[in-house]
This record gives sequence, C-alpha cells and structure tokens, in this order.
Amino acid sequence: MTNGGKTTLTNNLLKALPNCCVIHQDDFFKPAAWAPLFQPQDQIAVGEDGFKQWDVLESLDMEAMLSTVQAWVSSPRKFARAHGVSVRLDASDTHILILEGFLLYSYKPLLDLYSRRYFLTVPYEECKWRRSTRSYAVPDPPGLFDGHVWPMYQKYKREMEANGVEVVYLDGMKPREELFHQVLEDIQNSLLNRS
Ligand SMILES: Nc1ncnc2c1ncn2[C@@H]1O[C@H](COP(=O)(O)OP(=O)(O)O)[C@@H](O)[C@H]1O
Ligand SMILES: O=C(O)c1ccc[n+]([C@@H]2O[C@H](COP(=O)([O-])O)[C@@H](O)[C@H]2O)c1
Repeated sequence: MTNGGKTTLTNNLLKALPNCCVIHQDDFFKPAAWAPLFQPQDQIAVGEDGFKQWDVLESLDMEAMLSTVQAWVSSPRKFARAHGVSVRLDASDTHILILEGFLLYSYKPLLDLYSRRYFLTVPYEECKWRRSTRSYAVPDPPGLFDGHVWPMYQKYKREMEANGVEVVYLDGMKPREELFHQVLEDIQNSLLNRS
C-alpha cells in the first residue's frame, strides 16, 4: 500500500543482496497535464468525485513496466549493467529483481512471474499521517486521501483477495530493521529451496 514502507525496505534489500535490480512502478505513471495548455497530453482521468484518478491501474503504463521486466528476464546481467548495478562475478549466478509498487498484484500478466509477493500494510491513521508528510511530483489536493487513495486501496486489495492472489503480509508498523531482516531471511530461504 501507499506509504507502507516499500521504498525503505527495497533500498535496504538492494544494499544487502548481490546482483539485485529494482523496477519502481511509480516510474510508469502516464503523463498528466500540469497546466490547461497541456490538456491534450493528459492521460489521467478525472473521476465523478472531481479527483484525478491516480490510484487506478489505468493511470499506469503497465505494458511498459511488463516490457522492462521482460528485458530483465531475458538478460539479468545485461539489465544490471545498463542500470548501474555492479555484477559480482564471484557471487553465485543468482540474479534478483525487486518490483516495488502500490498496485503490483492487480495486473494479471505480471502475476505468475513473481517468485515471492510481499504486501506491506499499516493502519488507516498511520497511512494517512505518513502520506501527509510526503511530497509527490504531483502534490495531493485536499481530500485526495479519503476521497480517492484509501477507497482505491481497499477496492484493489479486496479484488486481489477475491482472486486468490497469495501474498506474504508484512506489518509496516514493525521497525525498519526488523522488516528488513524478516524479508531478507525469507528471500534467502526461498533461494535455498529452489536450488
Ligand atoms: N518501518 C517503518 N516504521 C516507521 N516509518 C517508516 C517505516 N518504513 C518507512 N517509514 C516511513 O514512512 C514513510 C513512507 O515510506 P516509504 O518507504 O517511502 O513508503 P512507500 O514506498 O511504501 O510509499 C517515510 O517517511 C518513511 O521514512
Ligand atoms: O509519482 C508521481 O508522479 C505521482 C503522481 C501523482 C500521485 N502519485 C501517488 O503515488 C502513490 C504511489 O506511490 P507510493 O510511493 O506512495 O506507493 C499513489 O497513491 C499516487 O496517488 C504519484
């Protein structure tokens, strides 16, 4: 979920895991107008509620994200080099790709590609408070959290659960270090079980 601590956890994992790349879903938001002059470029719909609908799958270029994932799948080593990730020649040939995002489990073509699916959650009040301290490329207009962000979070999570998508829930209220060690251990175990 938004402000669950995804970026923080991802950055910690990137430092600890060899040959590890990341793709951020936020990099795939479709363009939006910032001024009326640019209206034809605007691909973010405005809902009946008057809010720009940022927190829906249609606002993200998921095909482009999938292509980026496929580029990694076809050559992790080349992908790592192109993204400035140093490839350790002495390490095992295992490569890891982290996808970091708030709507990763609602886009079917990606669903079967994941080895592990983690889902960080925090309670409503904490999420709202953390969000109020963030500055996004496009600042939240007043009322966006309650009017759009939170309802969309609930809707997609309900759908994900109804579709039987299995995830490992992580308590985003735990200290950063604890979350990091929990997930690192889980990744290491899942790698061991594969070999
Ligand atoms: N485990 C945690 N406990 C308390 N605050 C956290 C934790 N993880 C992240 N934060 C804080 O919450 C905010 C959102 O974190 P971030 O990692 O950017 O979330 P996300 O990428 O899920 O939106 C930041 O201010 C960050 O410092
Ligand atoms: O990054 C952007 O350009 C951007 C522009 C408008 C909105 N966002 C918000 O970014 C949120 C997802 O990012 P995050 O880090 O909170 O998971 C999502 O809730 C959107 O409302 C992000």
